[in-house]
Amino acid sequence: MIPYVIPRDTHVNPSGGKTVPAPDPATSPSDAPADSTGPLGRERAHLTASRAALRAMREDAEALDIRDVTANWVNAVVLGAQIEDRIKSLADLSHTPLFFGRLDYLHVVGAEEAEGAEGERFYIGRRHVHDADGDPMVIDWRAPVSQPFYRASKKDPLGVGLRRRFGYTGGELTAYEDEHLSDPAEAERTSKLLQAEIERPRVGPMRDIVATIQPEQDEIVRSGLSGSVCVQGGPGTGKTAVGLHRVAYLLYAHRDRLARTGTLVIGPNKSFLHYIEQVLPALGELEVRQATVDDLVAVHGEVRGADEADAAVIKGDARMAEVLRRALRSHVTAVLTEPVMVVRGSRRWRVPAYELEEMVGELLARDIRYGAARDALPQRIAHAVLVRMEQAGEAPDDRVQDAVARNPAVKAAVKAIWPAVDPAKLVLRLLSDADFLAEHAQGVLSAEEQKRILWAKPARSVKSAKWSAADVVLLDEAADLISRTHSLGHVVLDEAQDLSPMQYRAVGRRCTTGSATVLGDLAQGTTPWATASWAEALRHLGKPEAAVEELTAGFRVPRDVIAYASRLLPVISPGLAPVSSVRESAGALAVRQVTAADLPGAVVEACAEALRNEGSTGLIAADARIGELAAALTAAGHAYLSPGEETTAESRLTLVPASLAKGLEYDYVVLDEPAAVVSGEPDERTGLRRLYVALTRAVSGLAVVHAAPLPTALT
Ligand SMILES: Nc1ncnc2c1ncn2[C@@H]1O[C@H](COP(=O)(O)OP(=O)(O)OP(=O)(O)O)[C@@H](O)[C@H]1O
Repeated sequence: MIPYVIPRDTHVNPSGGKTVPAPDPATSPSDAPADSTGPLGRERAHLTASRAALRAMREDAEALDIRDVTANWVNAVVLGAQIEDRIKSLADLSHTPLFFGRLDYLHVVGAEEAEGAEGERFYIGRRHVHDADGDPMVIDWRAPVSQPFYRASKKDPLGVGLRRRFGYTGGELTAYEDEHLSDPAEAERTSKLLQAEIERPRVGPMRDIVATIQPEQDEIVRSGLSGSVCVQGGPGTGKTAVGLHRVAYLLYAHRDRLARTGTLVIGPNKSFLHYIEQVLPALGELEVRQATVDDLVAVHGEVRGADEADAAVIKGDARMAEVLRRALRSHVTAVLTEPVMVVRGSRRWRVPAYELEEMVGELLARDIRYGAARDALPQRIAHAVLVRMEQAGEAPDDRVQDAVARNPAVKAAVKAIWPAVDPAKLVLRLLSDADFLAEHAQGVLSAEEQKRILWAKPARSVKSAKWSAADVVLLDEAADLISRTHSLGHVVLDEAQDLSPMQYRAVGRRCTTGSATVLGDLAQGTTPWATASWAEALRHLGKPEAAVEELTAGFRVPRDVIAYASRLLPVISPGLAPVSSVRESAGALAVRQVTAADLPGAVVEACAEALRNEGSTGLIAADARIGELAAALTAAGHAYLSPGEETTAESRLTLVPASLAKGLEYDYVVLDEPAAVVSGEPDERTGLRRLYVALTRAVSGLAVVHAAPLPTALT
């Protein structure tokens, strides 16, 4: 914090006294005042000083001698690793500016407003930096004092006189832009630096948006750890960005708790995870696990088979949870005829069948896992024996109870009454044994539905079973019925609209004691089991109380392109409002029809045209057409990447199967044959949704090249 005095009714400004007009952020380095006495010069001097302070912090960390403070080598190793992490986190990365904003508060934060009171100045950056006296030079963007940088407005300045945004060119501070929030005469205008940031070409992995988080996004980012949030937002509204910044925020605000319980980001596929994996490390968070839903459940079995869409829909239906529950509990023998006889020394102790029945009935009635109940039963039986011993005048202690619980007669009884069940064997039997399935699916699944999920060729063993992705989710449910799945502190679920109810349950049990951030767009649901409403999805996830927020400002897709894609909305998701683009440029939109014979050539030509611009180009096509287009690109001498491979200044063209386009973005998109994208899906609505996803990946321009007629919804 840097104290300074603000005379009343005077604009806060760095030159002390006079109002400095906000220079055009487009100021080039050569135009900028180079001397250190001008405002830009002073800001640069603060940057230099902050860099030096960061270097000193790093040197301090490197110089730490832990020999005297560690009692043993384990302590030394743990502490050493922590220091290593700290040193890493104190690196001054040349391509990420140390601060991107400044707030001049009118008064000392937290103090009463008073005439001539001292104000406070804070520089806002990705991490905290302090000087040798411990005074802050740069404040972490997640700290409470930084919040007005994102939220303050003319209407509600939150005590801030001046908000300054900094512009950088190649790591150099080259421009700044001021808003005098308490000056009623100053007109409100869109930040040029925000516009420049949005327009920046998209080469390489996803970037953080920490300098330009918008107020409605910030509200989601900073919402508390205890509550779950669900965000509905059209393409490019920043859902993924918001989810990742929320993780970074929660880790800052609840570091200890989340370090213990863990955080997880779930995305739709590996290429998407690869695309987003740099964002959290750039924000200084290295410990967050990222996985697909398939990864989460993969411990139970390898996916080597596939389902027809209708079978997968039934297997993904929440009713399967009830079928599994019933099938599992059918292993328990609730009606008993034999007593348990425990021999100890010369005495025999008998627990009669009716008493065992009571114990079993009570355990079944309690909401505990099958395995936990199975572990509790021997202790219950042993306790009944102990009561009898006491009645007979003995004085047994806890050790006797443990010994009785381990008695072979008790073990044999438990094995017979409450046998151990292997989750994989249970699912295997349900999918292979029509009678077993019928017994437990009665009244839950129709006879037709049962027939659809039974394997045509039943596997003979768990090892030889060709599990489908939906089967492995059933294994996960079965495993959780037997023993509780470990819950994390926070889970972010991206592209959530595509999950089946059983998949929501699988994610939900990984945050039963924690909270969730659910991100998605109902119009982009492209699985046959995609959710119809967030209320339903949240119920399956076990978070029915989560608040549903909506983001409507689009940061990716330009106006003309989003308007074109939004023609599909009334068909694919009636009731959803189109995204309103915040981009200044309307975007380049071209729709070209050619003959079938000319199609590959025309597509290659469109790619070549797109590549004449700066930034990345994505050629999106129906999965079935990828081979043909790959050959056409190669024949024309165009090298290309696959989704998930990082675009660089040298390799800027990616060939993207429509099924992997979700969540990704390219400066220019060439879309091949929309009709093929639609017909590549099992039904028309899913096909049109897939097309909507493909049409909304472009940042600057979209060229649609087709031979077959376009889907009518688009024309
Ligand atoms: N406040 C912001 N400032 C600058 N850029 C932003 C902002 N919000 C989002 N963006 C950018 O907009 C683009 C789209 O964001 P993101 O991928 O998070 O959107 P999404 O809603 O997840 O899209 P989709 O539904 O297509 O997956 C990204 O490049 C992101 O960096």
